Order: sequence, then structure tokens, then C-alpha cells
Amino acid sequence: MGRVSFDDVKKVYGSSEGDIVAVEDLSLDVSDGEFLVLVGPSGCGKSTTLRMVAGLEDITDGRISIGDHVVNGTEPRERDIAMVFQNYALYPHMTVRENIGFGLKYSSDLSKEEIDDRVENVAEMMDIPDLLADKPSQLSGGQRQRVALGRAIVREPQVFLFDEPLSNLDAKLRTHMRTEITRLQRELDVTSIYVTHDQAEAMTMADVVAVMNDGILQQAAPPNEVYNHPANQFVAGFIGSPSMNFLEMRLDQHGGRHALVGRENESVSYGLDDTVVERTGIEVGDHLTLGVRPEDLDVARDPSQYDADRLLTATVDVVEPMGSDNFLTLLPQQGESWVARVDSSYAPEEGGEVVMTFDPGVLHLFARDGTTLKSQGTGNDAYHAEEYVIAP
Ligand SMILES: Nc1ncnc2c1ncn2[C@@H]1O[C@H](COP(=O)(O)OP(=O)(O)OP(=O)(O)O)[C@@H](O)[C@H]1O
Repeated sequence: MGRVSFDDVKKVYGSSEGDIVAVEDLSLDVSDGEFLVLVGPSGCGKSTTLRMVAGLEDITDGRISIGDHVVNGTEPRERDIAMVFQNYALYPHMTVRENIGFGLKYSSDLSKEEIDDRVENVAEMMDIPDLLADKPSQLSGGQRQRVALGRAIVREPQVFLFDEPLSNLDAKLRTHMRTEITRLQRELDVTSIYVTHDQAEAMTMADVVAVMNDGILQQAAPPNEVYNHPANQFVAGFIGSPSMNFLEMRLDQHGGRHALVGRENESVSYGLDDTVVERTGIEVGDHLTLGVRPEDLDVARDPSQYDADRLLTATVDVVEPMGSDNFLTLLPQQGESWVARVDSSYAPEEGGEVVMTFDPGVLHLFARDGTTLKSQGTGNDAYHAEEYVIAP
């Protein structure tokens, strides 16, 4: 019922310096009850996308449907949606009760008693029943956001739209509200589109994460899929903290076998199984990018526990304690630095030497244009036949 569909949607803003294409070729289905999080860097077009669903922006081309209706020309108040903004957008002169009930007063046939009932129910649900007589100026940021959420929920819309609703809250409250919004959304089972630039928010809240860049949808998939099988290098680099390590490589051939050779550090080479070469159509001489997630790097002081020809020696540049993990910045003798995410019990000395290695199954490989040639192997998608060597 509350399905939202985008069909080849395009948005162009006219400006004195020429047209700005904010969203292009957007085709995406958000199924009934689904929680879709739109994520991407500043200016990627996520707010514009949300605002087109809300009816706050015209659609230049294509179609947006809510339920069975194309809503291109429909007024916002006729779309059966409720939107929650970053700045809460509460009416300062009204009480919490009036703020929550405001939308119902003018857009429903409910009696005053019925409205009161619904407002009180929602206030209970949002854990703010004691604040109904207060004005917004008397509330904390977190309480204001609860009122704004209550005002959206009370309308029982087909679709919730959230525009960075937590970005004005402090870190602790933000984490707490994340859980609350996710719980509420599951409980109410209302189709939701949520915009954020915070990938951690996207990954913890979404059923489906839609990653945008430069007005173009890069990938829409469940969080673990986006993480383990990113559609391209942009998604691989955007999702995950710290970011994936990228190494510039070239496909080479040694004695009839394929190998990836470091473009900055020629002493780094990885044997690559012919099946990957055949499947992806890459050719000797092609420039490729290899990706390894920080948590997939194995770092040790004692090289004797590893196969010697699979090791790369590096100097520890920085050790950054991050709660249960340490983030290590590692400098090999040549080439780019690496970031490893290790257990906090392992804190090698800064300036000291360590060795690092990783399992071939965890490698990601990207073509020059950024498309994924190989993602992390899981299940049937594993490439354990691949051979590799890190030659120090
Ligand atoms: N009203 C407008 N007039 C002209 N250009 C606009 C307008 N609104 C947005 N843009 C441009 O459209 C592009 C997409 O903007 P949009 O606000 O949708 O991105 P965003 O991903 O939500 O970014 P942010 O996270 O910074 O809000 C940007 O280049 C932006 O400058």
C-alpha cells in the first residue's frame, strides 16, 4: 500500500550559472513497510530526492508514485506523507499537545476528543506524556525531536520521510534516538525514507541502504550486502569506518601466471587466479585497484606464525585507541599507508616494526572506472582457489 517508486526521475535546478543536475536516472522501489536510508556525501542529491517525494520540489522528468498513485503534480498535503526535519520545525507559540495535534486538526474529520486521545497515545509512545502542556522553548533538543516524531506518527501516514532528523543532537542522544526510531518504524510498519550523510546511521537503521553520489544512485541493497559486495569503488570507500584500504595495481604476467603488481610499490605483488582474469575480462597491463577492509588486515609483531612469503613489513605510524578497537596507521617501505583495525588488547609501539598479511578471500578488486570486479568472498561467491603472494 505505502510503496514508493521512482521511475527514471530527474531533477534539474536552474541557476544563473547554468543548470544543476541534482538527481539523474533514479529508478528505485521502496516496498511497503521498508526502511530505506538514502546516504551519500554533501550535495549528492539525497535531500532533493526526499523533497520530491514530499512534493516540496517539482520533478523535472520521470515519475514518483506513492501506493498506486503517481504523485508528480499532487500537493504535499494530499500525498499522505509525514516529514520529520533536522530543525524539528515546531511551532514555538503552541504547546506540545497543540504541536502534535496540529496536523490532525486541519486535515482530518476527527473530533477534539478523538484528537486528544490520539495525541495522548502518541505522547505515551514517545515517552513524553508529562510534557504535553510545555512550549518547545522549555524542551531539550532530544525532547523536541520526540515531539516532531510524535507529530509525524499521529497522522498515521502511508509514508514517513526523515531529513537528517538526528544531526542536531549530541552523539549519545543520537545513538539512543537511532534505536528508538528503528524500533518505532518496525512497530508501526510504515514505509520510510530516511536521509543522512552518516554511514553508521545508515548501516544500523536501514533495511535497504541507497548510496548516492553526484546525483546518481550507486547501489541500493541491505547493509551487509553493501558492505561485503559494494557495487563499485565509491560505495566501497564510502561505507565502512575507517575506510577500505585501496592500492593501485597493474595486471602482469610472470612465467605464465597472472599477478597484480603494485604501481607505487613494485615489490608488492599478488598472484591472481586465472578464473578471475577470465571472468572479468581484464588484460595484462590494465590498471586496477585492490581493496582490503581495515579489519581484514592481520597485523603481528612476530612473523614466525605466518607464511613468510605472504608478509609485508611496515612501520607503525599512529595507534589510535577507539574503545574496543585500535586503529593502526601502517607505513610499508614504499607506497601508500594502510589502516588496520585490531583488538584494543593489541597496541604495538609507534615507530616499531610489524608484519601484515590477509586472507585472499577478503580482497576486493576494482576496474579503472571503479566497477567491482571481485568483492569479498562469502558462500558460493568465495574465490578460495585464488593464489596470492605478498613478496617483501
Ligand atoms: N534550490 C536549489 N537551487 C539550486 N541548486 C540546488 C538547490 N537545492 C539543491 N541544489 C543543488 O543540487 C545538488 C544536490 O543538493 P541536495 O541538497 O539534494 O544534496 P544533499 O545530498 O542533500 O546534500 P546535503 O547533505 O549537503 O544536504 C547540489 O549541487 C546543490 O547545490
